[in-house]
Amino acid sequence: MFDGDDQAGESAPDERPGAWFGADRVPPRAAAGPYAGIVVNRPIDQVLTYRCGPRVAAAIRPGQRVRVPLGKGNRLAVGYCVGVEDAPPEGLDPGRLKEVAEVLDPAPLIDSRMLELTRWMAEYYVCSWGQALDSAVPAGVRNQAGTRVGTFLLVPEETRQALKDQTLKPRLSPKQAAAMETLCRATGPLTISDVCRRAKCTAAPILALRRQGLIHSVKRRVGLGEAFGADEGDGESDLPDLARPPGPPGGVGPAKARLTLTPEQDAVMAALRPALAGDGFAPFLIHGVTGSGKTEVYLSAIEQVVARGREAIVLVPEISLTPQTIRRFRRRFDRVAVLHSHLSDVERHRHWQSIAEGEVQVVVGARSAIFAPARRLGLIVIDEEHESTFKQETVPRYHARDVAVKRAQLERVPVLLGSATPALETWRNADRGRYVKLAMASRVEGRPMPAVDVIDLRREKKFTGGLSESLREAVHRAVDDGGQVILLLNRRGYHTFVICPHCGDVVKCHACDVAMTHHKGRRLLLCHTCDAERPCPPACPSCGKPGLHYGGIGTERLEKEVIGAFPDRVVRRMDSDTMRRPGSHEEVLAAFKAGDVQILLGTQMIAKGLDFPNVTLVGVVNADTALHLPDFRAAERTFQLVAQVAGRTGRGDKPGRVLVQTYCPDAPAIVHAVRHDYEGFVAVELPEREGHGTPPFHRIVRVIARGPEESVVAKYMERLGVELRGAAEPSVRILGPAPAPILKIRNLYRFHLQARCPTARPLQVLLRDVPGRVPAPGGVELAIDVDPTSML
Ligand SMILES: Nc1ncnc2c1ncn2[C@@H]1O[C@H](COP(=O)(O)OP(=O)(O)OP(=O)(O)O)[C@@H](O)[C@H]1O
Ligand SMILES: [Zn+2]
Repeated sequence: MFDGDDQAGESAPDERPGAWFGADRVPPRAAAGPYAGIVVNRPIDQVLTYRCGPRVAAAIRPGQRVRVPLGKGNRLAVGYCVGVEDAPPEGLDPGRLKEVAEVLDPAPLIDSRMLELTRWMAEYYVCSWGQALDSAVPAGVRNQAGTRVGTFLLVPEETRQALKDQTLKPRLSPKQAAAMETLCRATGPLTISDVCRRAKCTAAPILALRRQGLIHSVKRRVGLGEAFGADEGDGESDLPDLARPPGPPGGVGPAKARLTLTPEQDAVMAALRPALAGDGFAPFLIHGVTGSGKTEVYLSAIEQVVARGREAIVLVPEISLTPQTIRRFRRRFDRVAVLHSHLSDVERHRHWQSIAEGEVQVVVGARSAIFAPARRLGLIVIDEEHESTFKQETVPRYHARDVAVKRAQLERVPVLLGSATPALETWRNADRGRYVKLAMASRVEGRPMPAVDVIDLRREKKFTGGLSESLREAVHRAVDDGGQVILLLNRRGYHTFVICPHCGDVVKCHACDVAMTHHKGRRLLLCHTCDAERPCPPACPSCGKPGLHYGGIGTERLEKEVIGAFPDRVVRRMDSDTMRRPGSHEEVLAAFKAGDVQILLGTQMIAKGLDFPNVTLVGVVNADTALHLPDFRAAERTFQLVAQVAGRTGRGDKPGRVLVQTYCPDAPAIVHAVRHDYEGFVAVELPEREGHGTPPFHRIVRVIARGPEESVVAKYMERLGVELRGAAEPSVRILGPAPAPILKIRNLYRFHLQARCPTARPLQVLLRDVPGRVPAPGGVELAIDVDPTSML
């Protein structure tokens, strides 16, 4: 609802809310109006109505940004125009309406379909339309990064005519004539200094021409490849991630990169083809085991739509934006835009522009790429659709997969959701016939799935570090045979906790209710929640006695152990501590691919998407890290992680093997991951979920309040809980409020409650209505999370 915005509820009587639903209609303008519907990036629920003066009226269109006076103080705020009408919405007195101050964009930033998509987001995720719009348009586009306002010279038509008639030339000095000629020849706008440089003159003759009215100057915003005097080509910059310069639309890349499809891939393509050739919404779930060749299917599908002159958007988890993935797309298509998180604002703006201008065939990117302004969209693909990184954890808290399905519906195009371990929500949607389910049950070229064995840590004697004896031996054998090894441990740091043996207290972050992790190399204790650091204390912070005990194992400690056990092998660690520098991720993967690294260990970063044929062993050092979290998806996450990392082996000619260390060998998530049995897991997990009233059977909206005073937050949530219970339909169940599993983060105390219902609508209506009636005390913030993925 609001995230640190102190302007909440500021709307004054004069910005009138009204019914603005004709976003894509631009009616003819009458003298009295027009009236614009404006939304702002604030938690203001409604579309506000403003009058347009003649200058604004001439320029304003839906999808443009404007500056409007807001609130009692009439402070200017940036908003989006979502509609223009001749008459104000019924019941509003035109005389009392404020005026739009200024139109900011020369052309609409977003088209009517994006307006519709963001309006849906606002309703679905219980935020304001302006907040949804602001997240859809990258900051680099909003602030027009890479462009600048300059004063440019223009040659009016009369002057050009006079030059043609030869009446003017004799009246000009040689310098003036040279300047004039430069200006007339230029294909783009020139500044005074451009002309000086090219005509090799000073500013004086140019200013003289302007004084005589022979040339005019105008202020304009330029940049982003709009060349400053395009005839000389300066000011031009290439698109860093657009592989090749634009060619004619419709062309596809070299066919040599294409593989002959396996029978299973062929069958999937046959099922997709009518949808790819059609003009309708068609959602598919491609459930293909790891290494079954899903990416090859995406590429073939994209080829079909690109051949029709359409564009495709491919969403992948950020971590999968590896050179390996990108190369596969670039080999097949001429014009690929890659939207990753390291882009500068200027690069992002440039990509947006070239996508909007139809210069791009395929957009590959993480979550926010779903808003790419492709105008002739033909297909959306979501790879690893089960990944929780598709969910945004700030307002608007959207899930890119679900926004993708909505966008596909609005634009009437097919959408492919692909995974070896689909989210249970997706699986159930497919079961209920909302998505067409297509299966690929075997790996390409008849490769077997790797054999998976469990190591029951309860029976391992003398087990102190990360590797049991059996796992250590298996690593030995694998590297001795010339294979490579991946070791997964989903915890970073050296020791994972520090405890006092006298009083039993765990050393916690000062600001968070979280145990600190020992990072030995940096000689620090770190909070993984707020990134606070502090030196290792000499004595227990609670009781003051010395002799703190350091325990638990993270990747840093595992690395030390592995290097000790395999001194003549090259070992590399991949986690967010070692991969801080942009490009370090690629570097390690390239070394691993080249065979220069024999053992790669790390967090979930190494569990996904990698395709290295020489990996013959995967070791899961501790399969239980996520199993006991207070989260209804704990089992699902564990299953996914083990199944995905197991999928990294046996992808070449050599067979692969997986060893899973666990204290819970009988947990269904582990039992079924070991058997590569997704449906077996689902058969156990779904009834559990149904019994507990959790997704995919019930929808959840999580409401979290946080504030500096624990009792104030608690009391507020009690009141909100009472109000919600009073207003809820019978089908809605309210659970809580209760302290959140992590009670304190960054010195803010957190309480939450859940609203559950078999369908989402009653929850959304309830949460849009009620919180406004229970004003939050000062300093307390409320967050509404629809379909939450984090429960902590
Ligand atoms: N038709 C084919 N013929 C030969 N090799 C293929 C074919 N299709 C895919 N491959 C190869 O098989 C390997 C696995 O394919 P791909 O990466 O597409 O699988 P995936 O299902 O996306 O895997 P994961 O879900 O595990 O990431 C790749 O090396 C790919 O080049
Ligand atoms: Zn902290």
